[in-house]
This record gives sequence, C-alpha cells and structure tokens, in this order.
Amino acid sequence: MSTDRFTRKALQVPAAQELVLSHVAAGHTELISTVTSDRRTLAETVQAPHDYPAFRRSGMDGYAVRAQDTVPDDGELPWLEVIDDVPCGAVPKEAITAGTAARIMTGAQVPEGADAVVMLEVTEQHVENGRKLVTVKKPAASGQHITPIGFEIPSGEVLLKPGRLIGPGELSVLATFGVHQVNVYRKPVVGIFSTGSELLDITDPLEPGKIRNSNTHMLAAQIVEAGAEPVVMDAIPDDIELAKAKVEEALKAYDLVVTTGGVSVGDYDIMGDLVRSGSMDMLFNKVAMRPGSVTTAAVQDGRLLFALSGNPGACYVGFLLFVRPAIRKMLGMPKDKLRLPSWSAKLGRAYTKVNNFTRFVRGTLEVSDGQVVAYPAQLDESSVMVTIKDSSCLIIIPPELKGASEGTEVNVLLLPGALH
Ligand SMILES: Nc1nc2c(c(=O)[nH]1)N[C@H]1C(S)=C(S)[C@@H](COP(=O)(O)OP(=O)(O)OC[C@H]3O[C@@H](n4cnc5c(N)ncnc54)[C@H](O)[C@@H]3O)O[C@H]1N2
Ligand code: MOO
Ligand SMILES: [Mg+2]
Repeated sequence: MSTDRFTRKALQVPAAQELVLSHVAAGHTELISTVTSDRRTLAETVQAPHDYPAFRRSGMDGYAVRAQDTVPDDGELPWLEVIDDVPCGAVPKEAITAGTAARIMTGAQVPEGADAVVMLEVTEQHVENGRKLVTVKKPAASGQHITPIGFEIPSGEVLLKPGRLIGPGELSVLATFGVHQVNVYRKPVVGIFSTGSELLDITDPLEPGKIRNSNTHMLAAQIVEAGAEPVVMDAIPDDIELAKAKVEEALKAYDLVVTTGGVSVGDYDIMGDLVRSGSMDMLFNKVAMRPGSVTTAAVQDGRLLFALSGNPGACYVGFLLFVRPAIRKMLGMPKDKLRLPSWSAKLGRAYTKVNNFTRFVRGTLEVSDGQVVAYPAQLDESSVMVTIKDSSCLIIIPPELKGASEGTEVNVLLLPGALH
C-alpha cells in the first residue's frame, strides 16, 4: 500500500468487502428474555419441543361429529345427542360414538371419535325430555374444520437457526413454544465521530462558512438499523493529534469505530494521514466506486476502524457497503445476508454520467407492468445530502456501460426499509 497521500491503489468493491469481512467474526452471545428480543439476532437453534397444534383443533364454532352420522337417512335429517360442551381451553369429557355430538368452540380440542366439525349455522338444536339434540342440515366431510396435530409444526422440527433476525413472526413462534429466554448475539457497540473544523452541533446557530454535522446522526441511525448500538462522540476539529487520541480511545472502548470526514487528499484530511501513520494496519484507502472512492478501512488489535468520506452521499454508501456487512457478520448472520439484497431492474430514466469507477446511484423503485423500474435521483453527487431520504435503492452503473440509456437492465441494491 502507498505511504504518501496521493498514491492510492483502488480495490474493487467485492474485494474490499471480502477484506473487511475477513477481519470480523460473530461476537459474544447473551441470554435475554424473549419478550425483549425483537430485532436481535438468534445465536442458537430453536427446535419445536412439541407438535403444534398439540391437539386436534376445531376451526369453527359448532358441533364435533362423526361425518358418517350426518348423512340423511331416507331423506330424514339425522338427530344426534349432544353429550358434551367443549369451550376453548377445556378437555373433552366424552368420546363421540355413533349418534352423538359435542358442542365445540373455535380453537377447542376435538373429542376422540369425532372426525368432523359442523358449523352452528348448519345445525338446529332442540331439547326433548331434558336431552339435548342437534340436527345437521348439511352432511359433513370427514376431516372438515379439524386442524390435525402437528399440522403447522411437528415436534422436533428446526424452527429457527442461529443468525436469524428476530421479528414479529419469530416472536410468535418462540412464544407459542414457551421459549421465554433466547441466546442472542450481543449488539456490537460502535463509536462514531465526525471530523471537520467546519462542523457545528445540531443545536448551534448557523455561522458563516460552517455547516451542521449531519453525518454523525445519519450514521447513528444506520448503525441502529444494522443491529448495533451507536455511541455518539463529539465531533472534532481537523487536528491529527486530537484525532489520533480519539481513535485510540474509541478503539479501546468500542467493538468498531466509524469516523467521517478528512479521508481525501486535502491539507486538512487528517484521517487519511492517521491510518497511514503506522499505528494500525490499513486495509485500503481507495475503492473503485463512486460515491465513496476514498473510503478507508484499517485494523488495530483486531478491531476495525472505518474512516468514511465526509461527503454525505459517500458516507451513506460507504457505511452500507462496508460497515453494515461487518456489523451483520458480528451478529452471526449468514454469508448471504450480510450485503444489501440485489434485484434486477430496468432504468426508468437515462443516467448519462460516465466514470471509471462503478457508480452506486441513489434511486427510487417502482413496479410498472410487472417490471421493476429504477429511477436515478436527479441529484446524486457525493456532496448531495437531500436525496438520501427519498431513495429506496442504489442503482449499480458499471464503468463499462459509459452511462446508461432508459430501459437498460441494471442491478439495484435494496436500501434497508425499501420495502416498508
Ligand atoms: N484533489 C482532490 N480532491 C478531492 C478528491 C480527490 O481525489 N482529489 N476526492 C473527492 C472525493 S471523491 C470526496 S468523496 C471528498 C472526500 O472528502 P473527505 O472525506 O476528505 O471529507 P472532508 O474533506 O472532511 O469533507 C467533504 C465534504 O463533506 C462535508 N462534511 C464533512 N463532515 C460532515 C458531517 N459530519 N456532516 C455533514 N457534512 C460533512 C464537508 O463540509 C465537505 O463539504 O473529497 C473530494 N476532494
Ligand atoms: O469518494 Mo467520492 O464520494 O468518490 O465521490
Ligand atoms: Mg477532504
């Protein structure tokens, strides 16, 4: 790797991603209460401890019967004697035998002997000499309105594997089987700070020549989305000694450190100098991509430092392509879930910029005539912040396309939350 500021060797995006991923591994685990496990990543295999449903379950409010007893005899509707009443949560007291039925509610356990449930709507109930009788006006088919044991999940089935992100469906499964504690991967703690003498705090009034620090807050939200815990540190001015001390402190305290700003070749681009200064191993300081060509990564004592560009567009994309997959690997997620999902789409509008590097252009997705169409943002410069909020994908424009006309088949990376 180069030792001066200007000579940089650009890695292709996949190679840079692999390099980053080779320096992280799934982290520690912790046992937590399932009720607080939403958005956490499972670190264990969960198997069904019993069949589900565990009993034959009625799908309707009605009567449990033997289907054969519901067939009219010589045009006469059959009468059955109601020998039991089974509400939800109860266990049937009697088995159903020829000529008998049990009143039963949706979700209740179907008695032995019954092979069908008929809905209340197709029955009539009478009391005759103190005996409860029911007639069935429509013959039942065997198995009707009964959910068999193990219909959804047989006992012993693997339900959830390590690396699975817990959400509403997973919580439902865990609760169903009484799994009230789960082993999950500990959330990596990520220290973030911005560098730049121009940066004002979000609460500061605007001053001439200055801007408010937006990247720190954008990154904090990206870190949360990725499944980690951000620790927001104060921004620092462009002072290499200060930056060095801050990086050292952060790398000791946190699992990962992300900085933004000062990675290009300018006079005050201190982060670029810092990673080359020898105290850490630089993985790369140039990637063949735009925005984010100056994205820099280094490792010290096994901990990664990502020095992302200060330009908001480049910082955003640099996080998604490199930091997010690293966090997801630390969370034990499988290899095919580390990167953003990729779809193919047609370009809805021409993209004319030509570049030597692969472009990751912010865009919006629409479906038209069953075809996914991606529209590049009107403003997609690295320095532009405002269109980040409107984007649902990154459109990949490889350099060999030399720009792309409307209708070109492209690959798009889905942004987190694109389908919400
Ligand atoms: N001579 C060259 N100049 C530049 C090159 C180059 O190769 N040669 N690369 C350009 C590219 S590409 C990019 S990207 C930027 C990278 O800049 P830095 O990472 O060094 O970032 P800064 O110089 O600190 O800031 C750039 C820009 O971003 C604003 N910024 C910085 N931090 C924040 C923040 N926390 N929140 C909001 N905005 C922030 C900053 O004010 C600048 O406007 O360099 C090009 N130049
Ligand atoms: O790194 Mo800059 O964002 O390539 O545009
Ligand atoms: Mg700079």
